[in-house]
Amino acid sequence: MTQAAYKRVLLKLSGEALMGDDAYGINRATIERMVADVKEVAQLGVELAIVIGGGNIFRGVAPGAQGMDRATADYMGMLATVMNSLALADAMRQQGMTARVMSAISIEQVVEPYVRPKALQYLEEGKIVIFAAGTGNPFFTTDTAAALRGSEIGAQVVLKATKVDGVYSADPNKDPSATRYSSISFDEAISRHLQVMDATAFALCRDQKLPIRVFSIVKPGALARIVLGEDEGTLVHV
Ligand SMILES: Nc1ncnc2c1ncn2[C@@H]1O[C@H](COP(=O)(O)OP(=O)(O)OP(=O)(O)O)[C@@H](O)[C@H]1O
Ligand SMILES: O=c1ccn([C@@H]2O[C@H](COP(=O)(O)O)[C@@H](O)[C@H]2O)c(=O)[nH]1
Repeated sequence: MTQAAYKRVLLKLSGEALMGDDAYGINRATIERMVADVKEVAQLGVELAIVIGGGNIFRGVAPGAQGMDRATADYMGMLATVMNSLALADAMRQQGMTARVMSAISIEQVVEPYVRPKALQYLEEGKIVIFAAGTGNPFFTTDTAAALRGSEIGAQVVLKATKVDGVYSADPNKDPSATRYSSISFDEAISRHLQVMDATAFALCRDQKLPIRVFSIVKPGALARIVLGEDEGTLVHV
């Protein structure tokens, strides 16, 4: 059997990437392909925890949220991640995997609450744990939730799966002359204000010495290549 480079990872899945080519929402073929990528890695025996963003749903409600109280809008964003988490867990079930959704916001009729020892138990049992509702607090992002949960569960790496294939000198969707880093330190990413992740997430991972690898979820086989130790995307390190 091929040997994985990591025992436990925190995978941050982009909510926006779930839209595929649609304007918002969840594209069926896209979620099935993402889950197939996750399955490939789970079959290597890697313990997998996942945080998923909410941009695909939040984008759809954003015009109506204009002028809203920030904290209220943020709670709506967190609820969007719960919807994505449920969809992801169900798509995993359909592909024969066992996933548990744990929410940072109490909605016990829908999903169980986040309890760290329980999450660790699920991971040790080989179940995939999906952390929903971000950090449970407004004014944060799911990237910060990934840094936080990754630190709490003792993940060896945070894998940020997004629509771009790494960290660039500027947003590659806005600046065609931007160049990709194969690796960059946390301090440099923060001081250069690189917007691929928020500074809170970078700072938390830096302080916990938890590396981040940013890669494209659209690129076939990228997740498996990273887990097998190949150099893919951008490594953000101490
Ligand atoms: N320096 C940069 N390098 C790479 N991408 C960048 C950079 N600056 C900005 N970006 C943008 O950041 C985006 C990825 O981060 P973003 O938080 O927006 O998405 P996500 O976390 O993947 O989505 P979601 O919030 O739905 O989970 C990229 O699509 C890219 O356009
Ligand atoms: O800890 C958190 C996480 C998220 N939010 C809100 O949810 C949306 C969607 O998350 P993304 O990371 O952008 O995908 C985010 O814009 C926040 O409004 C939050 O408040 N706290």
